Amino acid sequence: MSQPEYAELPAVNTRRIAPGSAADGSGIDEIRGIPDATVARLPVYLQALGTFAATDTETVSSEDLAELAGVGAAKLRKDLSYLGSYGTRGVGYSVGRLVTQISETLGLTLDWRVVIVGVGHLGRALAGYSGFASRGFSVVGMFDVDESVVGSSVGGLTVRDAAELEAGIAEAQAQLAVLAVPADAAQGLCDKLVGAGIHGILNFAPCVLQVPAHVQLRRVDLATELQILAFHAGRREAADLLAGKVSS
Ligand SMILES: NC(=O)c1ccc[n+]([C@@H]2O[C@H](COP(=O)([O-])OP(=O)(O)OC[C@H]3O[C@@H](n4cnc5c(N)ncnc54)[C@H](O)[C@@H]3O)[C@@H](O)[C@H]2O)c1
Repeated sequence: MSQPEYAELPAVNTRRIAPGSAADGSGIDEIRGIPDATVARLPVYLQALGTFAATDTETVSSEDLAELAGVGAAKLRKDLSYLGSYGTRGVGYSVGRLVTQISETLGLTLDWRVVIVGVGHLGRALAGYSGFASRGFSVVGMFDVDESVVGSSVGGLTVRDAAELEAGIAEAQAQLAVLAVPADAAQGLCDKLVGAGIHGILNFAPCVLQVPAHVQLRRVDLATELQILAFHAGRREAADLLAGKVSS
């Protein structure tokens, strides 16, 4: 008889949380006690689960899912336990159920309304990214100060003057914002976004922003990601070199 690896617990409630939690990106989500590091890995699990779902795979082992997600199986099981999701020995996890649980935990089953501030190279690219809509994010407003950009159509929306930011957010009932402006404009705009009731800000500008504790702030910095990659690649090269010297 197959024995449950862990007790099957009822699914956690579905109160929404933002993808990040503490404003500095560390700590534990205050609503459900999920560590930030776990929350950050959930989208990766979701993406990996999508691969299994695409081939109509109904159940997946923690080992297979962990391998595709690039983490250890023990870490994956621990992460999923925060969601009340426990695999069954010899069976694994239900792909469909796990997709639902992770989506609910990340708030992806809700319709998130997003404004993009700064419609330059990055803002335009983000506006045209189809992955937003498929994951429950609708771009409902775009704002810029450049006269040659204001009034133009991007991604099916007319770019508005940034002077209308607060009014535009209220009209569109946006909850989230993406900042894709130069660093020197970012804090002032960030303050306006907060004043307009935005709950979460994704900042691409290369600067540190201050927000009140109730606002979630995430910063994306591709250069930092490359530096981390370079660090690990460098260590690997050094280790290979050392191994070569030792064996020769
Ligand atoms: N985090 C990352 O990995 C990453 C990658 C690329 C670019 N960036 C940063 O993202 C930002 C945008 O980059 P980009 O290449 O799109 O630049 P860009 O110059 O093409 O676009 C910036 C846009 O912001 C607008 N803008 C300036 N001040 C504004 C204000 N007060 N209100 C509204 N709009 C305003 C400009 O008119 C312009 O359209 C820059 O800060 C850049 O350094 C970050």
